[in-house]
Parts: sequence; structure tokens; C-alpha cells
Amino acid sequence: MNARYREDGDDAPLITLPNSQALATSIRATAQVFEDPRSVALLGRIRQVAPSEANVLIIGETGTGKELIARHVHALSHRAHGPFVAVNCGAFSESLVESELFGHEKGAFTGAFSAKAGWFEAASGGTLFLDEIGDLPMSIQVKLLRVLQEREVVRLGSRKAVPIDVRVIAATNVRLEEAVAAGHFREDLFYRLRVVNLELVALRDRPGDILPLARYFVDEYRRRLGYGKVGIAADAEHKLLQHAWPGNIRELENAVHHALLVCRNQVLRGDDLHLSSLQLRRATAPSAPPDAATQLEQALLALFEEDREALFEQIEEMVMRTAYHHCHRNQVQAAKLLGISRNILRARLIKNGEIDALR
Ligand SMILES: Nc1ncnc2c1ncn2[C@@H]1O[C@H](COP(=O)(O)OP(=O)(O)OP(=O)(O)O)[C@@H](O)[C@H]1O
Repeated sequence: MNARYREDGDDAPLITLPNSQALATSIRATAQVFEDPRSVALLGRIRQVAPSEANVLIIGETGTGKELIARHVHALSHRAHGPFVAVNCGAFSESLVESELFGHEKGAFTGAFSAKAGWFEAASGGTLFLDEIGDLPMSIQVKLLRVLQEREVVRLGSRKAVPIDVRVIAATNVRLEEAVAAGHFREDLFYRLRVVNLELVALRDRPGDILPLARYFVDEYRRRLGYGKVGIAADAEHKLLQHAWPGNIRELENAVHHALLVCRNQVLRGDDLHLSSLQLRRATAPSAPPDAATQLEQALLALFEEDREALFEQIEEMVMRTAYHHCHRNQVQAAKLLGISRNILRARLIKNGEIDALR
């Protein structure tokens, strides 16, 4: 794998250039667990938009898999045989970022001992993934917009424009609309990047992925550690499902890795999962005012009495969906909402004479 390092001495890599054999062995490159209905829907959307040349903006909390999704878009695009270049815009100092992105000529600034292509040129024929795009300084945003419009870059210290053939996928964990409203992000650039918008929901909001991901990571890490098969006990599964996962998939991966190191008898138990310093889902779930459910129920029943059947059905479906959403986060709310649905159904059956009111 080709990796570059910071010039200030910190040896954290700033870039990964995949499509190399080395990456094929990493979890990052191969993992594709998408079981929750919301993840399945996202995959469907990716299949639709990947073959186009449109720029993509991926939004999601940290660790939700933005880079993995960007790689997936690239892999399903016509550029799959070209490079995928991942750059973390937040990793550069303002003075470095311009030459890193657009390149520079020899002598363009103190320390520029030789000419160097920037990431745009490195990604030619492929995809450039700009992570943490919200961290890009305003002065560079203007230049990036120009590059995207003109489809050419001018290296620092040069006058010659170099044509580029790059698809840009940008990612952010902040709401860029808010950054635009606050004047920190250019609106024109925002629209230029957001031709396709992919939103990655937090892991807590796609609970159907939690256990499949946990099993995937158990299997992956136990093989790396040279262990035989390792199971997940019911109490561990319960704990995994109850956790809020503020660090999303990355946090889950690390928790499973650690649990494997301390587990015994080839079973991962609840006590092996060290999640205590993080909030539990139930504690973070916002709860509705105590009588909100009752008020809702009364309003729905009134609508029903007025015979506004179509509207009523729509709302009923909404209640069911909300109940499903709540059932992993706040069981009291879920139970109330399911109770409302039951009462509505009962009222309907009574009204249609299908059951007796006294039953
Ligand atoms: N669907 C998935 N299946 C399996 N593993 C996944 C999935 N999505 C993400 N991961 C893993 O979770 C980890 C975090 O993913 P990734 O780096 O893509 O997240 P991110 O949103 O880009 O994070 P950040 O915002 O911090 O840059 C990686 O190890 C990745 O391989």
C-alpha cells in the first residue's frame, strides 16, 4: 500500500491508495454487512447511483462506514479499475492543503525541493474521496469549486492547467447545511458536491445490523488471533443490542476485538464486553411527555369516529412504524404505541360490527 506521511514529523498516514493486494486482506476493504432494512435500502440506492459520474456527498456520524460506502460506490462505478484515493481534509494544516490537493512545482514555496502531483492528479481515472470536507478552509473551498467546474488543476507555482478526470466523493459528519447557514461552507460548493446525497444512519438506528456485524467481527478477529470458533452468549447479545454505540461500527469492532482477547472457553459473554463508560440506549432515548400517547390515541379515535378513514389509516401506519423504531430504544414508548394500534384496531372492529364492544 502506498501511504504518505505528514511533513511535520507525525507519522500518521494521510492517504491510502487502494486497489493493491494488501488492502484485500484488510477488514476495511472487504467488510460489507448490511442486514437492517435501512442498510439494504441504502445498498439499493448505491447500486442505482454508482455507475453515474455524479459527485456524491456522504453524511453520517463518525464510524458509520462513510469511507467503506465511498469505496463501494467506486467499486460499482465505471472507474473501478482506476485508483481510489482517500484524503482526510481535516488532517492538513491550511498552508499544506492546497499543495496536497492540487500539487506544486519545484520551488513554489520554501521546502518545495521537487515538483509533486496533488491528490487530484493521483486520482486521475478514478475516484477522489474527500473525508471531513467540512474542515476545508474557505480559501481552498473556492479553489476546489473552480477545479470541479473547470475539470482542471493548476499546480502551485505553475500557470499550466492540467486536465483531470476524477469523480469526487465527499464525506462529512456535520450537517453541511448548518455550516453553509453559519457562513463556514460555500453554498455553491455544497450543491456542486451534493449531486447525490447518501445518508448513513447511526448504528443505534439500524439495530438489525448490530448482531450480524458483531458476528462478522468475532469471526474476523478470532481468525486473526488464531482461535477456533467463538460463540456469542445471549447476555452479550442483549448487551450489544442495548448499547447506544456513539462511536458506531468502529466502536463495535473495537469492543468485539477487546472482548475476544479476554473471553474464555470460546464464548464471548456480557462481562467480556467493556461498554460501561458509554451511555446506554435507554438512558439516551428521548421520552415523550407522559400523556402524549394518550392524547394521540384520543385524537386518532376522534378521527376514526368522523369517518376520515384514509387519513386515519395513514396515521395508524405511522404509529406502527414509530413503534417499531422505538422498540429498540425505548420499550415503554413502544409498548404504548403498540397499545394505541391495538385499541384502534379494536375500535374499527367494533364499528364494523365484527366484534362486540363488551368483549
Ligand atoms: N457495513 C459494514 N460492514 C462491516 N464493517 C463495516 C461496515 N461499515 C463500516 N465498517 C467498518 O467500520 C469501521 C469504520 O468505518 P469507516 O472508516 O468507513 O467509517 P467513517 O464513517 O468513514 O468514519 P470517520 O467518520 O471516523 O472517518 C471500518 O473498520 C469499517 O471497515
